[in-house]
Amino acid sequence: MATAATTSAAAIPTGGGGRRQHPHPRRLHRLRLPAQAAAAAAASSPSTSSSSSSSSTPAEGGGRLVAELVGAFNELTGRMGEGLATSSSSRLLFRALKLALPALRDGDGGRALARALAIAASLADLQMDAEVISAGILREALDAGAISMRDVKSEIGISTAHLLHESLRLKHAPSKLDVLDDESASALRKFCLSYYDIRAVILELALKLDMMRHLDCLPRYLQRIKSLEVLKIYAPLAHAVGAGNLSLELEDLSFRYLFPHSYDHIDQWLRSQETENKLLIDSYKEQLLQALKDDDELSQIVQDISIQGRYKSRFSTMKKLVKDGRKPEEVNDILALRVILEPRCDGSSLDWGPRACHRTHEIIQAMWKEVPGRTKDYVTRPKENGYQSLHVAIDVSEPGKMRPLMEIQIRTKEMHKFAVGGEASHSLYKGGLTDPGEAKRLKAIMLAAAELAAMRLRDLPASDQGDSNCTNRAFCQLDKNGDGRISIEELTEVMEDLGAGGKDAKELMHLLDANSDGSLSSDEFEAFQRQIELMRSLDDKDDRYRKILKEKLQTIDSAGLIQVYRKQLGDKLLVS
Ligand SMILES: Nc1nc2c(ncn2[C@@H]2O[C@H](COP(=O)(O)OP(=O)(O)OP(=O)(O)O)[C@@H](O)[C@H]2O)c(=O)[nH]1
Ligand SMILES: Nc1ncnc2c1ncn2[C@@H]1O[C@H](COP(=O)(O)OP(=O)(O)OP(=O)(O)O)[C@@H](O)[C@H]1O
Ligand SMILES: [Ca+2]
Ligand SMILES: [Ca+2]
Repeated sequence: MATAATTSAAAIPTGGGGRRQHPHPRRLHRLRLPAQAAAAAAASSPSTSSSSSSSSTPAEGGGRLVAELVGAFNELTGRMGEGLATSSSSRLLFRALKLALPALRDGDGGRALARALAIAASLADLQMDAEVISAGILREALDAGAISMRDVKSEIGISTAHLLHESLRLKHAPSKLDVLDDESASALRKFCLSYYDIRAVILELALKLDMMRHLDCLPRYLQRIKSLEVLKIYAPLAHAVGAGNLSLELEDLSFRYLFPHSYDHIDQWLRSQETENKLLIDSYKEQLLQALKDDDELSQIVQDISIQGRYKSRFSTMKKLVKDGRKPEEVNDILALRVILEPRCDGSSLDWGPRACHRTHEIIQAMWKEVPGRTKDYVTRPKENGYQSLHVAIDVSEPGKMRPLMEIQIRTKEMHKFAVGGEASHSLYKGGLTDPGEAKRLKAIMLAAAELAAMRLRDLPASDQGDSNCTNRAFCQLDKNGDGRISIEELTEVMEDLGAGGKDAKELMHLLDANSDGSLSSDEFEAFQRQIELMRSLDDKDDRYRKILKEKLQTIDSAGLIQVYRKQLGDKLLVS
């Protein structure tokens, strides 16, 4: 099924410039420098400004590249799910990083590499396979013309090239629309879901998320065009493919740029109580879980209980306000819990589900104040679309402390599955896909694509390069012959791939080879990895401080010191 969504190899264009052959090692912006290499570089190079590329030592350039490669590889494999970071996946990811790093290191003032790695991290967090993550890294280099599709085909593999080809076709899809009205946006969403490899759609979504997170750099009119596109097409698309959190972030970011004043209004209101309310949600969740587990009747009829909590998003709150002119404090699902019960199968044909839901309701009534008239029992009387769940609202205010109501949804695992993926699915309910047949087809495509990816990336037998029981993935990628040591030849090979020379490899070996036996043991390599980790964490802190400073400067700017003065002056004029 998914093969219908992919194209033949012959159709893949080889556009973009040819790959630079071993570019001269130059300084990498944002590159994390291992401490020893940093010390060596500092000793030999008095200038540390980023424009001093010509004064950087070979060890600095080469050492930094290997450090960046290993650091990025470790971070991404760490974020990937246990089952996903297999040895063939590791090899693929390592090759993609090796191809992309030298191509991206100087692009867009150093931003290109950071962007590629951020996109890869989002894809790893979404539990995408190594092929999608690799395509995310390579897409940036392809867009910049630093590598070509032919490079991807020959150095990474045909299926990653296919995926990239799909994602490039998808990139241009919205520009085919003349008018971005609801109807054409919905048609485009359906088109994307039924025609393209679903993994290319997810890659596109991760790219959009990164774009939205950095929209400040664009002029105002472009911010609005991009936000509208994201709100109409990509956020619902993310919802439809089950990437709920990504969809919420895309919606909130678009909302912020499209309607800054209403966004600020809602944001301030939600933010003013966010920390307290999130703690409250956690505490109610714990109390309820304990009470349900302690109940004898419930224990007899259910085998598992789980509770999810959520604080409502900015955009979803805004929609409630405009729907019927409610005030924020009248939105009754700002604080929300959902109880999911798994009834026991005792061999009889009795369905314990409805009783379990009602017993849970009774326990809640005994614990907290239920708001009369707000209870909806879709368990006894399902909605027309088949949706089943029991909803109650409870009053969590305390004397002198008014709070929004808390919604609690109670359902069985089966009812939940139907609400998420069936004909009453949340995608249909909110995602703008109105045709149940479409949703079923989408699910089938997703499953088939995931199966194909798993087949391609399935671990080869243990004899394959002997790294199937490898404990340090990065070490195994560098130790090509699997003899348990990284030789100078192995280090030279990877450094040459990264664009640095053999001399750099010798100097790096000299720095890291603590017992001077001419090769790196796994212990010596682990010491190097610890230094990389340390430098990366320092770098992240730097980034965080830079961001806080930028936000502070912006607040002053947008609150407008001039406006503050003007208001004070205005007040004075009124008084006199
Ligand atoms: N997946 C799915 N969820 C639904 C459906 N209907 C309701 N829900 C969920 O239940 C919540 C509350 O729905 P109702 O109890 O019907 O309340 P309502 O009248 O829409 O309530 P408010 O508009 O929140 O005042 C919604 O916010 C959804 O989270 C449905 O058909 N499918
Ligand atoms: N009571 C709840 N407990 C836990 N999660 C919930 C609850 N209600 C909704 N969610 C989840 O929160 C996410 C965001 O949903 P959102 O608040 O935007 O919509 P909604 O509450 O389902 O619909 P509506 O805006 O119509 O009330 C979705 O994944 C949804 O399933
Ligand atoms: Ca709701
Ligand atoms: Ca070796």
